[in-house]
Amino acid sequence: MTTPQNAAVQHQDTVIVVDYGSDDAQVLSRRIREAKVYSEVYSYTASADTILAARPAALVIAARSSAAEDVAVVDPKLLEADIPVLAVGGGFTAVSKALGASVRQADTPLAGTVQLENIDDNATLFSGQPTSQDVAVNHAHVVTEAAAGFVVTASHADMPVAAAEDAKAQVYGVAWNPGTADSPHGQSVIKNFLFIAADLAPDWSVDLVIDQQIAKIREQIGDKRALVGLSGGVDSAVAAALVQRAVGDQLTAVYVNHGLMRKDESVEIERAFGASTGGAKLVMVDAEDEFLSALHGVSDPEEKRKIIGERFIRTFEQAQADIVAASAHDPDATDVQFLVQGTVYPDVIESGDADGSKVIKSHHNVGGLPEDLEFELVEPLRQLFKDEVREVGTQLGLPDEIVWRQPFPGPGLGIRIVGAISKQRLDLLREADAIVREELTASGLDREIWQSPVVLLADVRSVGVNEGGRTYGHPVVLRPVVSEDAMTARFARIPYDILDRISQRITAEVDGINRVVLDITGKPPGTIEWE
Ligand SMILES: Nc1ncnc2c1ncn2[C@@H]1O[C@H](COP(=O)(O)OP(=O)(O)OP(=O)(O)O)[C@@H](O)[C@H]1O
Repeated sequence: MTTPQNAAVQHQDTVIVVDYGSDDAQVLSRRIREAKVYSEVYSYTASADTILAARPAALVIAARSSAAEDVAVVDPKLLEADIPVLAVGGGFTAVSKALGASVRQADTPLAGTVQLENIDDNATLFSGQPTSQDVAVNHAHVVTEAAAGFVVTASHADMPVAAAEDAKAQVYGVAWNPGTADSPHGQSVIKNFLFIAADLAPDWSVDLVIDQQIAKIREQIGDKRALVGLSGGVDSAVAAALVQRAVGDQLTAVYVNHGLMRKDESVEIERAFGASTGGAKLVMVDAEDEFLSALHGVSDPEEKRKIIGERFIRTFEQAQADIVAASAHDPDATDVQFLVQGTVYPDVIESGDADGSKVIKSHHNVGGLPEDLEFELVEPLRQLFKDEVREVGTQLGLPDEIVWRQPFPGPGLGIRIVGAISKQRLDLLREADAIVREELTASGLDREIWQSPVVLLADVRSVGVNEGGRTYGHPVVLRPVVSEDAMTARFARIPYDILDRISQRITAEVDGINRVVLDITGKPPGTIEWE
């Protein structure tokens, strides 16, 4: 039998979110899982046959609706398969049109929050909810007359049919996105669909994933050995902890200290990972000197990344060769055949692999591992969203400092120094960065802030005064951002008194930095990192 691409257990009830180019599919899938029903995202480019062959227990249809494009065309096969369907946002217009409703372009595209006043609380989706609700809309087409068989369950001056359902055909729809916090009753709409309309049971959980993955990893690895590159980040640490739980000492973790990490980070990683996994095999490779001499005098960001990437590969290969050589005379030693990667579900969706329509490739990002390593990949987090990865990490006993660590780029501080990299410049940046982290942690802002790079403008100097004397030092830029997924970001609104403390401490405590500036650019147009 065919099962959804990532479903760990056959016959597990899976709700497939079919995405016609909307921005909402991932968030909807996450919300469904929050309601304890397993969910996956398939692109509309997968055929209706492929989607139905995965035997979804229900479908959610999301679509983009823009004035520049026609309404998305939904394959009627999906609507006639005797599977409950929830159509949301632009997906509601698309499904309505496919079923014969009258649809036209809105006079002006609807975007933002709309207040609905006459929601029918007898309707399946709105049972137990207020008749007046704020909802988040973003579409350029409206349904003016529902398709035959549908009951209109909400309407609005700008959206004549704002929600409708046909219980007999098992098709339910809302013209808004119930997945966002801007639709305060959205989760309740989703739950009513799952538990009343589709009659599913809330029986999926992250605990289940841990047990399933451990069994799966044991089966995959057998008696062979596996390696994992530990970056200090949450994904590789959780993947490593899961595999270590499954196969114990058959896994060796390799951590490369490239000298571009933050203050005390290498020792913290060694301590935190070692202690929380009950002593997983961990090889610490100190390659600081090699990295710094390879980077000597290089200031072009692309060149820096390239050098760091290549050196990383070489170092990792050497570590692998050393591990194999160390057991050359052990008759019981098995092949080092597997490489563990912390690929997470958004990576899978974004690389187009989610519906199995593409050949599965290894996941490469910054600090990516060699492409030609002759390994089979073990990717135990492939089905998990980031917040679920964190939950797995916590359940496996990893400490908060790993589980809640802010994203940190593979090339580390190497791309947070604008200009050439040297040990002395790295030390300056490390001190400033440590102060920022300390102050943000002390003020309880860690979890609100997605990431807070500190950037050293190493080739820039500015005049300052200190204790009556003139200084000529470097500026640092603070770049705190809030984000959901790093695709877009806003600068974090850090209270002035905290910024003031950070600025005073850096200029007083870090000799060589005499100016602190704040980056208030959003993404877009800026990126989070400077290089
Ligand atoms: N310093 C390092 N030592 C060993 N392995 C590393 C190191 N840096 C990166 N890696 C490996 O390369 C992979 C990709 O690196 P990258 O920094 O892009 O990770 P990521 O996708 O953000 O995941 P993570 O949350 O694990 O950092 C990591 O998951 C890890 O396996």
